[in-house]
Amino acid sequence: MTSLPQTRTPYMRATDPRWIGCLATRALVLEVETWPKPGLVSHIDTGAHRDMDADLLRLSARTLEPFFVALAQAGAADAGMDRLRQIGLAAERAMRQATGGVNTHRGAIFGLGLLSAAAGLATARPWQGSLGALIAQRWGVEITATPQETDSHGGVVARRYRVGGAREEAAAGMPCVYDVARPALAEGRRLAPQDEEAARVHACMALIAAVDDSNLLYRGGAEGLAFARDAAHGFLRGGGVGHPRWRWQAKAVHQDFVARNLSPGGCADLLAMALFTEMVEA
Ligand SMILES: CC(C)(COP(=O)(O)OP(=O)(O)OC[C@H]1O[C@@H](n2cnc3c(N)ncnc32)[C@H](O)[C@@H]1O)[C@@H](O)C(=O)NCCC(=O)NCCS
Ligand SMILES: Nc1ncnc2c1ncn2[C@@H]1O[C@H](COP(=O)(O)OP(=O)(O)OP(=O)(O)O)[C@@H](O)[C@H]1O
Repeated sequence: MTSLPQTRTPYMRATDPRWIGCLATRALVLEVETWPKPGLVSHIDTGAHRDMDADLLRLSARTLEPFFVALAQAGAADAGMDRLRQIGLAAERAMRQATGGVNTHRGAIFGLGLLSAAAGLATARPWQGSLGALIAQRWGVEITATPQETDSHGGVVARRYRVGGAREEAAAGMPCVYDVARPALAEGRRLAPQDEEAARVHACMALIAAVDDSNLLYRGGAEGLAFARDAAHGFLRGGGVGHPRWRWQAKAVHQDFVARNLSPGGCADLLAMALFTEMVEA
């Protein structure tokens, strides 16, 4: 194990693992409390999902908090990927037990879990970069070296369409969080001041327009992904949340996704991750 200098970085807002875990859960709850998100579950409706609703996602988010705390502690102790994976798998089991077997947050456990671990590590090592860059530097090689699961939905899609999904995103330092979602949150706030939900919808649309989301590919194939991207681009080209009737336009996109049974679960995870990094990074 590498020995780390015990300097506290002024760069991090959250340095207590319990607070880091609390913010990870808070980010998941904020993501749920966002409407309209095309095809996704929110406090208003269940989108293109028949097996989950907002209450189940909130329960799942609360269930995961101690695991995010454990991941932050493991990160602070400079744990390797094997240890993080052990905690991540225990979190997946707890999620399925709490939800009666529903996959509410598998992708989110992975992405927010790694960000929580990086937030922990950043309290133990001098680090001025982003949490995503720290993931890439500390665990990127190990993430890439882990074999892709063959029977998961992401695994099926990875083989068929040659896309990297959640693992590639993490190993590369979460570019969609920092280059897509964070700037879109800022733009959303400029376009619709005083409306945080609008900023989250804007970022969700920007993510859908940019991400190779394995959930969209699994449910709708290449055609479904292309449809989703075009629809999100159309919303943004029309002014996004700067348009006076933005909520109706976003609702129409949402309804089109539901009609086609499309749901960008990876983009929902990335939105929660962007919100988490905003809360944790200075
Ligand atoms: C890598 C994971 C996500 C497995 O993913 P896989 O691609 O095999 O498929 P699966 O369909 O189960 O989940 C993929 C999920 O990732 C999310 N996602 C989809 N596309 C993307 C994308 N482009 N970018 C980011 N996330 C995405 C979605 O939520 C999707 O549901 C992960 O569950 C895993 O390996 N878990 C084991 C535990 C572990 O290693 N944990 C690490 C520490 S927390
Ligand atoms: N608000 C949300 N609504 C829907 N999915 C979400 C939401 N937030 C996050 N997700 C992510 O979406 C994934 C679940 O999507 P989905 O149910 O399409 O996947 P699946 O279980 O692989 O497939 P299916 O249910 O089609 O058999 C989870 O991994 C979760 O992390």
